[in-house]
Amino acid sequence: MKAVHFGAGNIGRGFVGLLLHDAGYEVVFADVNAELIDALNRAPSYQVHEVGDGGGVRTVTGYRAINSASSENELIAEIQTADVVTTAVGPNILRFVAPVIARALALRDSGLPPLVVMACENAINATDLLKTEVQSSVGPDEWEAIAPRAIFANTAVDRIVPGQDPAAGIDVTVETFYEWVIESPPFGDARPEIPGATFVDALGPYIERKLFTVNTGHATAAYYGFAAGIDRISDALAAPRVADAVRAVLEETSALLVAKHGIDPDVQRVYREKILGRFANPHLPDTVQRVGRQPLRKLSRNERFIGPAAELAERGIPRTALLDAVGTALRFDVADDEQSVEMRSLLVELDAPAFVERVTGLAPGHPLFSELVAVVSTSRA
Ligand SMILES: NC(=O)C1=CN([C@@H]2O[C@H](COP(=O)(O)OP(=O)(O)OC[C@H]3O[C@@H](n4cnc5c(N)ncnc54)[C@H](O)[C@@H]3O)[C@@H](O)[C@H]2O)C=CC1
Ligand SMILES: O=P(O)(O)OC[C@H]1O[C@](O)(CO)[C@@H](O)[C@@H]1O
Repeated sequence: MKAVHFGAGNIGRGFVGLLLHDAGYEVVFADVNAELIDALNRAPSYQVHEVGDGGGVRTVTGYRAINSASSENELIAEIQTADVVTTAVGPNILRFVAPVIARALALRDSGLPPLVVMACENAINATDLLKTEVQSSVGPDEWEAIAPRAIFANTAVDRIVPGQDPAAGIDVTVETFYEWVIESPPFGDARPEIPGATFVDALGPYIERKLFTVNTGHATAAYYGFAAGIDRISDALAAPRVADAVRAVLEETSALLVAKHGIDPDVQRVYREKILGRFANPHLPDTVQRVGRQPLRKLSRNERFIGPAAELAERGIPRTALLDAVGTALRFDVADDEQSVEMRSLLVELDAPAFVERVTGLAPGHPLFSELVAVVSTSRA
């Protein structure tokens, strides 16, 4: 079995690549980072250091790596005969990998089983987005021809993989916890064999619970930690002001998850507490800069703050803590984060309603709109 994985970064090496390797796949990493590709190809194996309770060291062997920027034809040939394609490149990058997948599907022998395509990104229905990008990279006739050659399945991925020490080379440090949830309906009776993954009939509740608990809470810790001048996420969680803010947003998103998906409040409370423990893991060298990265993506319409806050507003349920967290996110100011720099410019260039429309994608008639305008106005005062 062969899997081609786009993005040999933190999640690629420390999570998806590891689980595919453990499932018996030969993993072919594809990345635009030439140095990383060369380093992977030079080494016969790399290690994944799982830190925290029950930690240990795992070894990944039998992989190959291809520079997707300079060796596109080689990559297309690999995908043509692969069983699985996964991505962990960031939701905004999916449009760049889509044309390569389309070209490989066009060349794929129609006698082969369909190629399983799964985007492993922090976004709701990222694989649907990838599928749309694959479709729009070809004409309607070609899409009709290649669509039966692939199965697109949405997934939710959860494992904290912090920025890595450059001295570690290609080895990766990760938390011990992981969860990879995959929707099963697209597969019918022919699911891929991935023992580390969980297949579910309906992914919606899982991905929303993950994004609106793990990611909302983590990003809140990052933005409050940054505002308090704290560097490490575990230190941020130790500051009462930050921990209180995180707990408060998670109370609000939990109220939504309970109301919307019928999740048992006690089960959600246990899930929340476990996550707070994961954030506070002192063995994980994670920073507020990494976890807060790309604030414009995180403040967009269906993401971890505006997504739940908008639905809470629509249902008339409190969302004060989420609004406060948005206000704190607006203070994120990291010179080498392009979106942080752009956010700072937009805050100067646009008036508050225009900023809210542009960044959050909400229209003026939405019940959350005027509340966000007030938050932005305060942050500019
Ligand atoms: N790090 C984490 O704890 C988690 C990350 N995620 C998600 O996983 C995705 C990747 O995140 P990380 O691994 O942390 O980022 P990362 O920055 O460590 O890795 C991304 C990799 O993608 C590569 N890349 C960029 N453009 C590419 C292209 N056109 N073709 C091929 N490769 C390309 C980069 O060179 C980099 O090696 C994101 O969507 C993130 O939200 C999800 C759960 C946890
Ligand atoms: O690119 P993003 O969305 O910041 O992804 C990283 C996030 O995902 C997580 O791993 C949670 O699964 C956290 O480490 C972090 O908050």
